Amino acid sequence: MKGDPDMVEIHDVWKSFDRGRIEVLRGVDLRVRRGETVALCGTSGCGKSTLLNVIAGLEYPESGSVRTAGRMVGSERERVDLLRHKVGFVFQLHHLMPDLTLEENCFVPVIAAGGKRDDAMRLLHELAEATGVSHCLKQRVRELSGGERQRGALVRSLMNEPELLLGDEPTGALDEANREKVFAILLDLVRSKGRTLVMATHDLDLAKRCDRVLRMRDGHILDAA
Ligand SMILES: Nc1ncnc2c1ncn2[C@@H]1O[C@H](COP(=O)(O)OP(=O)(O)OP(=O)(O)O)[C@@H](O)[C@H]1O
Repeated sequence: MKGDPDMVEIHDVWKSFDRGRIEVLRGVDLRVRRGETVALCGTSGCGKSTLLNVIAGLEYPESGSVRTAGRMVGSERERVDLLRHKVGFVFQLHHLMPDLTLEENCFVPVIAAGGKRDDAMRLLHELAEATGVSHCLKQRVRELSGGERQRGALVRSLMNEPELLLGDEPTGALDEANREKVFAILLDLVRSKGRTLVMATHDLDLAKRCDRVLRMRDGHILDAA
C-alpha cells in the first residue's frame, strides 16, 4: 500500500561467526515491500539462512540496522514479540513434534501468542482445507507422509497470521511432485492473504515464480534494488 513502510528494511548488516573468523554477511542492504514475494538464491553457505534468521530476530548482527514488519529488531523482548505475532517460519525439515497430532502442533504458536481458541480453530480448518491436510489433523505427525508433514508445517507457520512468512528451503526435502504442489499452495496462500514472503531456495524454477529473485554472493545481495 502506498505510504506503508517496507516489510523488511536492512541496512549495512554485518554478521560473522566463530569470533569473526567466518564472515557471512558483509554489508547487506535489502528492502522488501509489503505483499511482495522474494526468492533468495546463492551457493550453499553464502549466508541465506543467516540472513533469514537476522530478519526474524533469531540471529543478531554485529552492526547495521534491521527493521522487520515496521519494528526495529533490537532487544530480546522485541525479537520474541516479532516471532510471536509478526513472523512465520517454515523450514526444509518440517520441525513438527512427532508425538503430537498435527492439530496440537498447530496450536503451539497460538498458545505462545495468547490467541483465542475459537478463532484459531476456524483458521486451522480454513488453512487445513487450503493445504489438503484436513483428513490428518488428528493424526500424530510421525504417521504422516513427507508431503503431509510439510503442508502441516505450512499451516502451523501461518497460525499466528504472520505479516511476513520466511521460508528456508521450505520444499527442499520433498520429491518433485510434492515440491511443486506444496510450493503452489504456499504461494497461493501468501498472495491471497496479502502476506509477504522471503524464501531461500536452490530451485531456480520455483524462485522465478516469486515477484523478485535476489542473488547472494560474497556476503552481499547482488541485485537488492
Ligand atoms: N551458528 C553458526 N556457527 C558457526 N558458523 C555458522 C553458524 N551458522 C552458520 N555458519 C556458517 O555461516 C556460513 C553461512 O551459512 P548459512 O547457513 O547462512 O548458508 P546458506 O546459504 O543458507 O547455506 P545452504 O544453502 O547450504 O543452506 C556457512 O559457512 C556456515 O557454516
